[in-house]
Amino acid sequence: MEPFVLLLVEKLVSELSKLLLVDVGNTRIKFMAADSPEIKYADSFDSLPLQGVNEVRVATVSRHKEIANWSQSITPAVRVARVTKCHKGLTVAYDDESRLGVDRWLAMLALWVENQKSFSVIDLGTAITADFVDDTGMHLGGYITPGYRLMKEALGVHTAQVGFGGNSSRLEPGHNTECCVDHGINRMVFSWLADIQHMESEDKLFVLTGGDAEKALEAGYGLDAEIDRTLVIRGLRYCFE
Ligand SMILES: Nc1ncnc2c1ncn2[C@@H]1O[C@H](COP(=O)(O)OP(=O)(O)O)[C@@H](O)[C@H]1O
Ligand SMILES: CC(C)(COP(=O)(O)O)[C@@H](O)C(=O)NCCC(=O)O
Ligand SMILES: [K+]
Repeated sequence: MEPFVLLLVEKLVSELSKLLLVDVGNTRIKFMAADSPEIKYADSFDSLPLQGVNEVRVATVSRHKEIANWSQSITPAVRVARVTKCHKGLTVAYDDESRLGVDRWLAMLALWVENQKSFSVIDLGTAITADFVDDTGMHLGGYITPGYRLMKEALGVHTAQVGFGGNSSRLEPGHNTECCVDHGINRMVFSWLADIQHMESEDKLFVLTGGDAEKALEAGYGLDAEIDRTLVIRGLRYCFE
């Protein structure tokens, strides 16, 4: 490689390494240094690694105030992502785009910018969301349902005799309460995913992300999807450009 190209690459890498990308979900804080493909987890804002970082980019759906306070106490600049109706060729379906979860938008943005073709993206986090984008970058809308944990907790809170300690990814009828709950919820999510996949054309990208993506695919019995854990965080690379 020519020396000036090497210098350029080094400069780019060092610029990127000063960026910290943070996804503040309803359950967990995930982060990634922009020069590393690895997703990591933090218990609080104060435990995020800020050494050498000159800009923090944050996605949050509900903790704006906390983040504003935290940003006052640290040296790097903090930029909080906001949904934009049309950005980089991706057009949001909501009339009021400010109501769309920024995590959903960032996942779509990453897939759209990197592939420029139609896709379905499912985020299996605290909630489960699905979003659909066509070949022109038009968002066709989506779905929001409770996630695995919320479904189990709802049963636990609203019924006296239903234990919900299990944690398998199996689908067959259960032979005890925990397995009936566990497998029942697995089956609901699986059938929902299979139904969504069925309504889409075969050559369309079908991507799962979020903390329960592996579980959904394990239980998948042939579900044809790929898992991409860093989608929301990667979207933070494109949303301010
Ligand atoms: N170590 C873990 N801590 C918390 N949740 C986990 C863990 N491993 C798997 N999960 C599952 O992942 C879900 C959270 O996924 P995640 O994508 O981090 O959510 P969010 O973006 O809403 O914070 C939980 O509801 C739970 O079912
Ligand atoms: C639907 C969500 C709760 C999902 O959050 P998550 O499970 O990723 O923490 C979040 O994207 C949200 O609060 N959205 C706002 C409502 C909407 O997207 O229409
Ligand atoms: K989600």
